[in-house]
Amino acid sequence: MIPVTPRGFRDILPEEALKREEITDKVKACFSAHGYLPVETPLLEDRHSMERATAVEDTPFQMFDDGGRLLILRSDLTLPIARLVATRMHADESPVRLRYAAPIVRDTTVFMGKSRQVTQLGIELIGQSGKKADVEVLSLLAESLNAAGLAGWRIVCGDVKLARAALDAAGIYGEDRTEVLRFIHRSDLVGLDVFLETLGISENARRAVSQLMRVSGDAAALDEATAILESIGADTTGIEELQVGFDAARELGFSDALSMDLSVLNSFDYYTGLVFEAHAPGLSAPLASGGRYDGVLAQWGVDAPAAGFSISLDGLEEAIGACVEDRPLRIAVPKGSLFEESVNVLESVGFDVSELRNPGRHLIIRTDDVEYIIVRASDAPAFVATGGADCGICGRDSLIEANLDVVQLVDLGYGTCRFVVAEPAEAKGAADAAYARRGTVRVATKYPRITQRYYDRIGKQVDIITLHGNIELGPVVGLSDRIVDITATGTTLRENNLVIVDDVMECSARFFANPVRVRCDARIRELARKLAALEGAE
Ligand SMILES: Nc1ncnc2c1ncn2[C@@H]1O[C@H](COP(=O)(O)OP(=O)(O)OP(=O)(O)O)[C@@H](O)[C@H]1O
Ligand SMILES: O=P(O)(O)OC[C@H]1O[C@H](OP(=O)(O)OP(=O)(O)O)[C@H](O)[C@@H]1O
Repeated sequence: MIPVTPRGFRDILPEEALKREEITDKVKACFSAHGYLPVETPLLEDRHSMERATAVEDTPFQMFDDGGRLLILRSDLTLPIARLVATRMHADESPVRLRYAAPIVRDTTVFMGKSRQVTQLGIELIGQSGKKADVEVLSLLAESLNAAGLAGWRIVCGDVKLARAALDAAGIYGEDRTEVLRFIHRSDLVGLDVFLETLGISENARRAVSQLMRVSGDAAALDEATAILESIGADTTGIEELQVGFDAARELGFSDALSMDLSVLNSFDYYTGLVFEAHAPGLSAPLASGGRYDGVLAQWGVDAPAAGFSISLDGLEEAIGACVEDRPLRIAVPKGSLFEESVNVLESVGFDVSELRNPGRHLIIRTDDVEYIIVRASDAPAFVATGGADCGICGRDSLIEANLDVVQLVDLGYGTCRFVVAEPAEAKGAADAAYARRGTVRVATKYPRITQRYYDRIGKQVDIITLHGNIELGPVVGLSDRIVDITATGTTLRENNLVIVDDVMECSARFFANPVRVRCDARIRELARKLAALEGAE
């Protein structure tokens, strides 16, 4: 069948388009009332020009123009507007207030059945720094969500300065720092802890960085963050910026809707101070995001501070129409080999698991406080990332393979196994000889992403043959040179006469959550805290 629209794109018919127009008009009117002027930028940008400010990774579409220049379809509007202001306006003389309503196209990893094209409604305040500017941007976000007619929204703040100060004080620089930030951006707090263990830093510094990224809550959590920073003599400037945000929220009457979470650093690496996300009940991805990005215009030769945010019109539309009810916490519980221990840990933290232990053919088990959905371990990340469950449990391997946006909170310490590269004992050396001849190694696996990452790390080209079980057969019958697979007791390898050539990674069960729910629903953090306190968990 010939698709009606390109995959990931859709038409919007008049009835819906009218609704979107109505929402857009309300938000635009709100921006205009605060002196923001409209601006438009091209659909395409010169990749090289955008990369002056930040790494461009988030764009699935790029092309060459007739002059051989590499162009990208814009994946955000902040950078194009920063470029426009730096090259065409005079933000260093007086603040420039700009607004936009325009489509962008997103990366495939956030695709998951959603449209790749999103219309963003946003503002940029360029040429003004300090408390006044931060408050203007934050309160305008709150005001525009109200103006759109959305109820129950929340804003969650973080501050990039806090993470930077902690990393400075801990002495984490260079590649180690890049790696730490990568873990934080991927919301892999478990992986972060494991990586911190490998660094030659003091126990105190390691604990401070780890704990800081887990600070969340209302204004009272600022004291916790301050104490952590002071314990390693780190600069606390970012705390004042967050305090200003909380003070403004109190004055403007939205303090109940404001909280902080220091793992919110936003996905771009150009933010320099206060950062924030807005969430709406019923949505599984942030509705809006923004923050301060003071260094960006300097990349085009203009030294001007800047801050802004963008709201997803598609998100607003979905949230306004969503039917939201208070429901029990929904947990994705893996069936299979992780099931029994998962049920045990849930019981240990006080949940009623009597029916869950013997579910029969029921896939959902309801108690007063929780709803368990029973899923394949490898499907748990998809259920959680799309909001089908609030949080869940699965092995580290399933999280890597799914590669979805979830927050990894606790290493539960069970379901431990190793991922290894193995080959037939009698064919020792054959894979290396084949590699020398072909320039690539053939590997059978159920875990293509883990395998690719391993071969990227060791710098060898690999042809991956994805199987769904009995992987060990691959090299035995000549389908592949080697396998990458799980080994626990070693029995399967031994009985099939395979020997381990290298270790790929250690694996155990992890507790993880939807990135929006974890920031809006205190029950998830509370559950994470209890799970982390159990013996065996880390
Ligand atoms: N010996 C083992 N074999 C398989 N998985 C193990 C083993 N030890 C621990 N695990 C962990 O248990 C998880 C679930 O394994 P299980 O065998 O239940 O499911 P699966 O059949 O491998 O995968 P799925 O049904 O989700 O496709 C694995 O992803 C891994 O993290
Ligand atoms: O070291 P061992 O204790 O022998 O465990 C390792 C085996 O367990 C897993 O298979 P699983 O039972 O999940 O079946 P699969 O081959 O269908 O994935 C894995 O793929 C190995 O085959």
